Parts: sequence; C-alpha cells; structure tokens
Amino acid sequence: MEADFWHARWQRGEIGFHKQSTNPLLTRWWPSLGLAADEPVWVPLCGKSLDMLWLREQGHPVIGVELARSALDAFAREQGLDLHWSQRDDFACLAGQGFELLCGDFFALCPEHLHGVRAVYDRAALIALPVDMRERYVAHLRTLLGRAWRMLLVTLDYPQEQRPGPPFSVPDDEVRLLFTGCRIDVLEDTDVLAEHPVFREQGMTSLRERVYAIQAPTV
Ligand SMILES: C[S@@+](CC[C@H](N)C(=O)[O-])C[C@H]1O[C@@H](n2cnc3c(N)ncnc32)[C@H](O)[C@@H]1O
Repeated sequence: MEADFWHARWQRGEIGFHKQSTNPLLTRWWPSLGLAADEPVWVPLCGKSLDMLWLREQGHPVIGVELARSALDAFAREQGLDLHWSQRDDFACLAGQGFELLCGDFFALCPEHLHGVRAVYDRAALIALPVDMRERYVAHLRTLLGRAWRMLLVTLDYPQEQRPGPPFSVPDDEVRLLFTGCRIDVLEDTDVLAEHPVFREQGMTSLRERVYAIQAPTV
C-alpha cells in the first residue's frame, strides 16, 4: 500500500479501521506486558487512534508515526488536546501533553526519532500492509528497536483469497517467521466473523483475531 492510497482514504473519509472507543484487547492485555507506567510507547501507523489516549492515561509518553497530517490534526482537535506542530529532522511533529506524533513515512524513521523506546503497540499497522511490505515493516521495526523490547500485536487471519486487503490476513506462522528469535505468546485467539457482517456477506468463511505479546531477546 503506497502513500497515495492512504492519503486518498483519509481525504475521502474512508477510515472504517478507526474505532470510536478504546480497543478492549488493549485494555485487557496491555498490563500483561509488565511495563512501568512512565515507559514510552511507540504506536506505528497510528492514525487518530483513541488507543493512544488510553496509553497516555496510563502514564506512558506516546510516540506515533502517521503519513496523514489530517489524521494527527483530527486526533488533537477531536480529543481536545493542546498539541503544536514543529519540525524534527525530516518529520513534522505534533507534540505536547506527552504525545510526539511524527508525520511522515514509517520507513524513513531513524533510531533518534524513537529516543530508545522499548514498547510497541501495533493494532491495524502490520495487517494494513501487503506481504512484501510486512517483511520490510518488521525488519525496520526490529532495527529501530534494537534489543530488549516488548510489543502487543493484534492480527487478523482469514483465507486471503476470499477478500483483498487491507486489512490483510497475517497467519500465525507468518508472525512467527517475522519475529524469529523473539518470545511469542498468543494471549487470545478468537473467532470474530460474527462481529463483521460485511466480511461475511462478502463470502468470508473464517476470521480469527489474535493478540500476541512479543518480546525481543535480551542478548
Ligand atoms: C489501517 S490504519 C490503522 C490506524 C491505527 N493504527 C488504528 O488502529 O486506527 C493504517 C494507518 O497507517 C498509515 N500509514 C500507512 N502506511 C504508512 C507509512 N508507511 N508510514 C506512516 N503511516 C502509514 C495510514 O495513513 C493509516 O492511517
């Protein structure tokens, strides 16, 4: 999925991925990562997700990265946050109140943008990308994070031939391959097809949502 695709989606308001409330999988499983409340959290491909607000309310400074400036402006406006734009290297950055929301391409991020962050929340980021980009996404994420990080990852898994992405199907064996060398725990694995009548009407026969805790090796 190239940048133009996402810019067009935001311009046309085709943002069915955006949820009007905090993701219950986040609130249920985030505490199991065992992170200190002041640990910064990176939310790649963040959109205007309310999950960032919840993470901030738990005490975490939040670093987001998002292509669409309008998404970040909408996040600040709709949540009544006093955030301000400035320039951080090649990225415009909307910051304040514990948020640093970088506007630009995930693949252009350097370690300096992340200030040594060691915690990641990925909901609808990995699954937003086609298979070749997923490989590049995880490789870049792992390069930027270095050692000893933790991540909460939410995926969808369905017969890919039944529907084009996004969201793309990311089967369990692909997650295990992408995160080779990491500790991978499946926290929840649920059949959610009934919650997605549109997908069912499109002919989808199975849809599983998985929540992973992923932990990088410390050595
Ligand atoms: C499916 S949405 C999910 C947004 C958010 N995670 C959520 O849960 O609502 C994917 C988002 O990633 C952004 N995006 C896609 N490719 C990107 C890239 N290379 N760098 C930064 N943002 C990107 C899109 O603009 C879009 O807002």
